[in-house]
Amino acid sequence: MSMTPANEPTFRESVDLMFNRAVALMDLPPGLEEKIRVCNSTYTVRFGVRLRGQIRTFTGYRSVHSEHMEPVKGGIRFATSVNQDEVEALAALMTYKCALVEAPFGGSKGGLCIDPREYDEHEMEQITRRFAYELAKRDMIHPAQNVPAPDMGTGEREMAWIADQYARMNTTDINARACVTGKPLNAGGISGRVEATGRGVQYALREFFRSPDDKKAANLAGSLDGKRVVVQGLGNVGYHAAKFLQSEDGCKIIGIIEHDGALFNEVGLDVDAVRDWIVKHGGVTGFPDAAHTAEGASVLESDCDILIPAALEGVINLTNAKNIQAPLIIEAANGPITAGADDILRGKGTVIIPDMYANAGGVTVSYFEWVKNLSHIRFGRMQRRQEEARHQLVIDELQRLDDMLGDAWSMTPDFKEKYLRGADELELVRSGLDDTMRIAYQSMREMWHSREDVQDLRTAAYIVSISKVAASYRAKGL
Ligand SMILES: NC(=O)c1ccc[n+]([C@@H]2O[C@H](COP(=O)([O-])OP(=O)(O)OC[C@H]3O[C@@H](n4cnc5c(N)ncnc54)[C@H](O)[C@@H]3O)[C@@H](O)[C@H]2O)c1
Repeated sequence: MSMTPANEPTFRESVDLMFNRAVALMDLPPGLEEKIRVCNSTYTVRFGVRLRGQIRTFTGYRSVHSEHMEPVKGGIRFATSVNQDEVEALAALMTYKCALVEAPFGGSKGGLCIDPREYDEHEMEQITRRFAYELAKRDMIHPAQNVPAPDMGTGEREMAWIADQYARMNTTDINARACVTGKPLNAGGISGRVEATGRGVQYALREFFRSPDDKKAANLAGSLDGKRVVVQGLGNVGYHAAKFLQSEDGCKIIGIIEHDGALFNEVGLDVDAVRDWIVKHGGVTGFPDAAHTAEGASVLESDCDILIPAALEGVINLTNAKNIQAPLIIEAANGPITAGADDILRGKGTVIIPDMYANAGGVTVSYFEWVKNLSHIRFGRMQRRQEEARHQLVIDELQRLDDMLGDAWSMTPDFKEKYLRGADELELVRSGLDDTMRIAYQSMREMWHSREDVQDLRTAAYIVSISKVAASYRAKGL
């Protein structure tokens, strides 16, 4: 749901304004700027599903922003607020994001207007399969042309249904599994994909904190240890980011904002306990050991070191930008800061780590999953021989544990094999993600610090990514 007030540009217009700010500092051939900015196509579909004895009509979209590389890539969102403007803005961000982290895809995005909480699992499967059918029959789900992934309101479950629907429609396509990413492990997924976007946010912050100059720009010092963090949205991205920052980097999560209000505790909130509470009670209301306010958005304005919006677009806008106290904002969500708010925050000296970089962990690991599906070989298997000696140590260690625990815990050969395979793949995925986030950060940062006229990370990120898209068009033609 876009929170952008009516007197501000729409989400797509906001993305365009930020794009324009960057291209004004670039020297692109006439016409190419416009070609890159515009969204190539948006398909709208309305379809009916018979549910509880009645036909219900649903509206969905799949937007393709840029095909300078194919397949195009981007998530599918399930939310009541999905509309064409939002899907096109998100597709554009996918183009720039993929270019920035060098995932070889064009940009796309999809959405279905639906409140998933209104339907049971069986109904959701019917609706998702029908939407997938409508997109797949027009090649808008296809391993070589358009590869969706999870976004708000969707996850592994929906991706598995989509993959299966595509496979049923294309029984001779040996690469069918690569038609969508974010699948469960037992349906062609990859270890570490569920956590990937949140993990990427953690790696991005770690890289930021490695640079004394960048910390200084945000008036911050020291390491992540002890930093006071406020997170908005404890869904897939927000939960994993908050959990890893708390458990592995020593951050204190002092505020958590959810759809039904916010929790605040200066001493720090237990992220897993809050998540469990949400799963059980549907929201944060009633969670013990914290102050609760029904005015969740007010907690965005709290005194903290790092603010992580990880829910909706447009939440930091002209109405609250001047009150934001955090010196560092990392955009885990797509488009949480409107163009107008971005101006105000930059004016105040707030450092913003932009969405197209901050949440690129998802598409990065999706790329690994797609490659794994196309190669038809277990990720990491090639390295197996070199790693064998090290694996033997793990087997020995497991055997020792098995002997020690005796009947209390029995290690089957299957478990042993799975354990090893998981460890293998996860390690590779994590190091690939870490590398990607470090390299992309350095490319943005170099642009930020080496040019007088580039005064923020977002403009730097746009310039780096637009240059790559432009180079791609120059090389292959339009
Ligand atoms: N899932 C991914 O891999 C991925 C990748 C890149 C970017 N993103 C972006 O991250 C953001 C979150 O996506 P997600 O996959 O975590 O979604 P999600 O559906 O898993 O979680 C969203 C969370 O936000 C909460 N929320 C809803 N309305 C709210 C409100 N008004 N205030 C506070 N919280 C509210 C929901 O209750 C939920 O917990 C989106 O902008 C999405 O586009 C997601």
